[in-house]
Amino acid sequence: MIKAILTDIEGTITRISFVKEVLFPYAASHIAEFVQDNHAAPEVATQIAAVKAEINQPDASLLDVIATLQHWIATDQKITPLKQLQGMIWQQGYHNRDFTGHLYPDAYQFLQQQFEQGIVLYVYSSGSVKAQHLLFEFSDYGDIRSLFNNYFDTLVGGKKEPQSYHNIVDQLPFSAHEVLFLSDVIEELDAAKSAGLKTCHLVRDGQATSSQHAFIHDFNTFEMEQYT
Ligand SMILES: CSCCC(=O)C(=O)COP(=O)(O)O
Ligand SMILES: [Mg+2]
Repeated sequence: MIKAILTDIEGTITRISFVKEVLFPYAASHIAEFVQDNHAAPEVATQIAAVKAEINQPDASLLDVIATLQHWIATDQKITPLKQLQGMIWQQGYHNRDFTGHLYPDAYQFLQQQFEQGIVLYVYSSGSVKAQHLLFEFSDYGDIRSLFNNYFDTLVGGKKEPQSYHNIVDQLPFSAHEVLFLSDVIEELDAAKSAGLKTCHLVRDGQATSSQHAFIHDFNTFEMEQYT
């Protein structure tokens, strides 16, 4: 029996274009100024050091680091220091009301219904926990952070690695088979399934289907009985 849902964000409950056409360009246009202005702040300095370690260049200049981050944004790389810095930059955009956190209406309704039925909700996204909090605090539906019990990002590991799902389940009061993972990415679903989680593939906006996982096009046709 499913007792908890672990949901991806982009492509599952949030439109891909919100991330790719609003959030990523915002980070790309602010990252140079943000890193230059804040490089001495401890939380930023930690991420700059992590970028240098990732590219194996301990003596890289600040400009090299910024160029690397710009390249990672342009190529949508889910590398932890980039994701952590993006969260810090988006804070300004949400606070200025430059944008609100997009949620598909069916996803919002679904999350609310599951919460009301006692299903415990968790989030697992490549976006940092800070970025997740911001999206839900400044969502199209207001502050909905209270729907979620906990949030996970790439600090537990990459989303295509089975070990990441073991790491998450180890922190939950549930067994893997009691947790349903929702995602639009087949490799993430494969990884979760091999860690023992139940899976549901969100096939939105004409993306490819998969034979390995139950799939739905939106939450209007979701049936919990399918996963018990
Ligand atoms: C928390 S919103 C930003 C999402 C993001 O940065 C990203 O890379 C999307 O990853 P996801 O795992 O949600 O598909
Ligand atoms: Mg996704």
